[in-house]
Amino acid sequence: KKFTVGDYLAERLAQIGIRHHFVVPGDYNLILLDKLQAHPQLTEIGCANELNCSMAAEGYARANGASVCVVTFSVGAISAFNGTGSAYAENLPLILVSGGPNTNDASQFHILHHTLGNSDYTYQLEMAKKITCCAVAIPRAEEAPRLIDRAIRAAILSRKPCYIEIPTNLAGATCVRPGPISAVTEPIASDRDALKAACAAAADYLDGKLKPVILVGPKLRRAGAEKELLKLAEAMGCAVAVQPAAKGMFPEAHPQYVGTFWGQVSTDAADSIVHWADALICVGTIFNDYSTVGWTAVPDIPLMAAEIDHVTYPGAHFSRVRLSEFLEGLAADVTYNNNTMLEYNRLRPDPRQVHTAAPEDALTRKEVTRQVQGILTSNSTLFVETGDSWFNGIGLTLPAGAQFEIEMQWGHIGWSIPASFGYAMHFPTRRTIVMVGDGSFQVTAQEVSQMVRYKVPITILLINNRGYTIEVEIHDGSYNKIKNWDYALLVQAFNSTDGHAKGLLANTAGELVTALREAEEHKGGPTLIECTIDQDDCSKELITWGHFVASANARPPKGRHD
Ligand SMILES: Cc1ncc(Cn2nnc(CCOP(=O)(O)OP(=O)(O)O)c2C)c(N)n1
Ligand SMILES: [Mg+2]
Repeated sequence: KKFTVGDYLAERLAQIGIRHHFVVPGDYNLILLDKLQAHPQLTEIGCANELNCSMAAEGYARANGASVCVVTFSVGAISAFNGTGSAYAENLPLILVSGGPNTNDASQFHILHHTLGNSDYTYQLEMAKKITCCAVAIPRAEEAPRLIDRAIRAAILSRKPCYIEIPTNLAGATCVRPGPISAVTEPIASDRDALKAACAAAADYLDGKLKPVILVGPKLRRAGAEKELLKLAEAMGCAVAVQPAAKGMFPEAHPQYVGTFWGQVSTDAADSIVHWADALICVGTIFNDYSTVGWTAVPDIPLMAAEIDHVTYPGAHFSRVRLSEFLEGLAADVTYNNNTMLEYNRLRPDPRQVHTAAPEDALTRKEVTRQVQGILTSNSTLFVETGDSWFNGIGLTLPAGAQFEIEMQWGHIGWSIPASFGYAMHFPTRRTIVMVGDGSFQVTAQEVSQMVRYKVPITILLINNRGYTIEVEIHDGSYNKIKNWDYALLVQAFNSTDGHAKGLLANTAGELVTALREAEEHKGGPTLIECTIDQDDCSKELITWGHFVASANARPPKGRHD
């Protein structure tokens, strides 16, 4: 049996641990899809459209480490660029594969379908170069091994997406079999001298500090360094706060956990201890306008920044120092200093009294959140969507083992539906729960039909506050109103004869209790629970945060004379 370019790609994908490939077919990629489907370790997962396909791959990469999205040229890839952008912003190695025109067409100046209508088909590769760490187009079969290996290796090493374009007449062309996968996956270790120097100098630097705090950012998990961070934290004994996008990356049951540092909308007084510190060890952090509450919460104390492949702090920079090795090395060199934990234990807020609504009470945001808290277990993964769901989710406490997924850098509304679907395809036995607003749900609702088709037991809490409330709090206008849907009935429409899905409606606290119990028992597919709340029923944090983000957006342009 002939070994082809498509087989080469399939083998490499399987060798890096991918077991599901997310696809939307198109005549430029059909032969390629045949080759991928023929691989014994790959299972093809069809999606309703390429935006959702790329977001499903983004979610799968959160669970699996790497993922692949296979689309057709131009009409497919340009939609998939959005999930690819998310993977770039969220530091996930998503491999975007697009079918491409037959290699004979360009030189004959042929006009082809799905293209812009001229004979220059290079625009897609050029666009892909901007949103990936490596973009390649295979010009002839002989170059496929080199280019495919280069793109996949780049994605794995940098935790960024890559792009591979395979012409429709090359997928089935003869190709050599791949060499050892270590040539693609072998990580780049730290430079020994730089690592030694960095750990010793950083330990010295911290010795000179009275009150250091560790702040965990979202790139910690992407760098695979959570274990080593725990070691460093316990070697120091200091307070450990997380950024909102890093929730769940440090165990919340740990005695040194002090909550989410998010400026004025921090939890558990984390901002007090961060501001009390005289040095902040920032591990994989991202200080953007959203995580700094419109630039009002940029720490003004000396920062040590430990990144995926370098370390900097006042007076020092060390290149080629891998995050996990640096944290491990520093844990061995650093002096124990628990001053910030001693102080934090004096200012730790008392547990909040949470009001339990009566069963007949109209449902409120607070009651929805209280009930979600009640169903979280070590086997739960909570996806929170852009919107007030961010704030509702950040305020929850994760039991040991529970996971949390958020897309705060890219912030594409609708991400949570396909992303949780992709995630659950890798973790079918985890209890995946989604908190999503009505506006976001309307962007990618079709993927619920794939959850039905693949019998994925996801619980979707659709918080229906009749519109784009997060936008209302930033800046209101007619555009924040949307057409209301009958969401429970929509799920019935996807469900049709399958019977794998449940669409429920909860208007009161009691109805939500019943619906969540039904969802818990329903293992054979998704359960969507539409939770109706008042359109002005939003978190106080959203109002505060929205106010400062709006004023950050409103900063006047710097004129010549200011
Ligand atoms: C793809 C994309 N398009 C537009 C936006 C801007 N945006 N951000 N949040 C929203 C509204 C979210 O509304 P919902 O999901 O209902 O959430 P709530 O805030 O809970 O009402 C928009 C329209 C966005 N974040 N992503
Ligand atoms: Mg809404």
